[in-house]
Amino acid sequence: MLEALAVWMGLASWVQASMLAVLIIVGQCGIYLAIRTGRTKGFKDPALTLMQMVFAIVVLTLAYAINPSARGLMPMIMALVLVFGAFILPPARCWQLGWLSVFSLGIGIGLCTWQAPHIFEPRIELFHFLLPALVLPAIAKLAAQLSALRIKLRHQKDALGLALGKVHELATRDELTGLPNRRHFYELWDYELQRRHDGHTTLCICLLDIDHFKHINDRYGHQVGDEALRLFANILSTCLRAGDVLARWGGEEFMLLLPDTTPDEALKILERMRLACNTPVNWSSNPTIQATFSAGVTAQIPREERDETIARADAALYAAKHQGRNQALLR
Ligand SMILES: Nc1nc2c(ncn2[C@@H]2O[C@H](COP(=O)(O)OP(=O)(O)OP(=O)(O)O)[C@@H](O)[C@H]2O)c(=O)[nH]1
Repeated sequence: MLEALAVWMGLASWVQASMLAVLIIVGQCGIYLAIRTGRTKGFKDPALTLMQMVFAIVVLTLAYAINPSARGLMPMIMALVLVFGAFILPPARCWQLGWLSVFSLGIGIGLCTWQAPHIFEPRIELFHFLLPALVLPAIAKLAAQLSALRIKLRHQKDALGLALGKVHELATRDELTGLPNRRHFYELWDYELQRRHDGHTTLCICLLDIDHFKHINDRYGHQVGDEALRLFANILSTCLRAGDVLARWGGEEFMLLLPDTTPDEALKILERMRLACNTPVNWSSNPTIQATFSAGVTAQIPREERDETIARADAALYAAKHQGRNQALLR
């Protein structure tokens, strides 16, 4: 557009301006097609920013040569091109582009002065070169600093994301078993209640407690006790269906949330778990360790407070313990 204006105002030759326009159109279309057809997808910079900027610097140098009257504009536009680097290029590239623009302009001005000294008067051209030679690297430096700042901010954002992920993990998971902790269990329970607001399906919870766990700790040590807890959590997890939630309730107690499950189905699931726990090697790398668990099962009555449901499961567990352990009772 500027070229057309320059030709219209008699400031540039239309032949040279047309050649430059063809070069710009061909170059831009080539870059656009490469991007649109996905050929640059695998590239580190799929938008070909660096190539576009180098192309712009070369075109501006040519524009300097064919627009003697408006040539003072070209270094200004080059400065604008350099600023774009701050948003996408690494700092070193911003610097390199700064020096490339000085080099390109230097060569362009040198050739113009040599070929047409009557149009490009050497003393004036020296000034035309010296000012951009100072300003363009300064702008490139600024772009490099902005780019470094952008990269630093991105790293900080990534680190913050990781830290938030870790905090979320710590806040929702039990460190020993990797299962959801009690707090997260409540969240998942709430979520389940919101999801099934029709109130027609049955939701069961089961409180599980390993029998005589204290003996394992006392006899084999706390570390083996920890290992047994981890393995116990693994065994139970293999018996879960999609949507079931197993959480560590605390100590050697675990809580199961079984959505869309009747009490009879819950008892069947617990029986499956009981059988899965029957192999001694399941419990520890020490095959002599064997244990069972007791469980209290209950269905949540629609609109019932969670604490009431839990209290019923707890009472059922208490009864299971008192009736000889290694069993699940329903309340
Ligand atoms: N290794 C280990 N032991 C734990 C952990 N949390 C709780 N315990 C132990 O679990 C044991 C629980 O003992 P009790 O409450 O007497 O229950 P129990 O021995 O399982 O007996 P019943 O529940 O009546 O069958 C205690 O010895 C606790 O120290 C843990 O994270 N790791």
